[in-house]
Amino acid sequence: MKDPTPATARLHGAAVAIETVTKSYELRDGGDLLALDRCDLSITPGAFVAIVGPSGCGKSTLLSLVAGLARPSTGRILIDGEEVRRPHAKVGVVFQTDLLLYWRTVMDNILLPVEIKGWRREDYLPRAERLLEQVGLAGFAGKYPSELSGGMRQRTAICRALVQEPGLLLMDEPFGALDALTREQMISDLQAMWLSVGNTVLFITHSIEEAVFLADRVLVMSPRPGRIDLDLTVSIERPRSWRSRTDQAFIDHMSQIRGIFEARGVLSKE
Ligand SMILES: Nc1ncnc2c1ncn2[C@@H]1O[C@H](COP(=O)(O)OP(=O)(O)OP(=O)(O)O)[C@@H](O)[C@H]1O
Repeated sequence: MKDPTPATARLHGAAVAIETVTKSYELRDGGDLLALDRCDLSITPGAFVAIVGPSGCGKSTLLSLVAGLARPSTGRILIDGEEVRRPHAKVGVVFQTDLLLYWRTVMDNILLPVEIKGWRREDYLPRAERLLEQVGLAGFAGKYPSELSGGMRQRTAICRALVQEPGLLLMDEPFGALDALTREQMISDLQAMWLSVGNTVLFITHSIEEAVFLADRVLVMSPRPGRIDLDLTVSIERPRSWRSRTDQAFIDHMSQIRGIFEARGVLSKE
């Protein structure tokens, strides 16, 4: 078994290609619901891409297809040139709720994917310890989820997603359930972690500001059936700080995205 990459070493970010992907769901009454309509997207290795869009536009659907948790109705998705047909070893996922197992300690939760894959726990323990240190949870390895705050639990979930060295990290509203202050801290910690880890991130959020702060590219989706309405490059210098919010480029990007939502009637102009 190869040595796991140290948490401080940069991983190879995976390339993602989404090729004319459509997804319909069969409804119980017999009809079909078109959730995604001909989405095309190509993500370069190591990019941080955020997706914003109105509720129900198909963001989570798109993420679940990339994660291999569901199959597209038409089109295909490739990770590093390989078609996604099932959950992929190169992919880690973080959801809005942490989904930690309450009867397992922090460390046992983080090492769960390693156990499931039948890999040797000892090989990944040093990496898990370094990840914990990196997210400010050194010393919490033996705690149970009930002994942690919401932010600490979500940090644990991020470590669990990163322990298997995924080239692609999928994040579905990961900070949506956190209070505003914890959320601000988590956003800036995520940027620091991504800058040091170097993997590709696909990040779903309802927050235009969060998307512009974190991403190299912000994709704006239309109301359902979801299509990519705008693909915006954000070239604000990194590391970004909360002071970056007052940069003219930051303000312009926010207005441009808002403008799309206003034109679509998702946000009011007032
Ligand atoms: N398994 C399913 N069966 C039927 N319809 C579904 C299923 N999953 C999602 N949908 C529908 O597909 C559409 C897109 O849902 P999805 O959860 O992807 O949207 P979303 O943009 O992530 O929404 P939100 O921002 O509210 O989480 C919605 O109309 C939803 O009701």
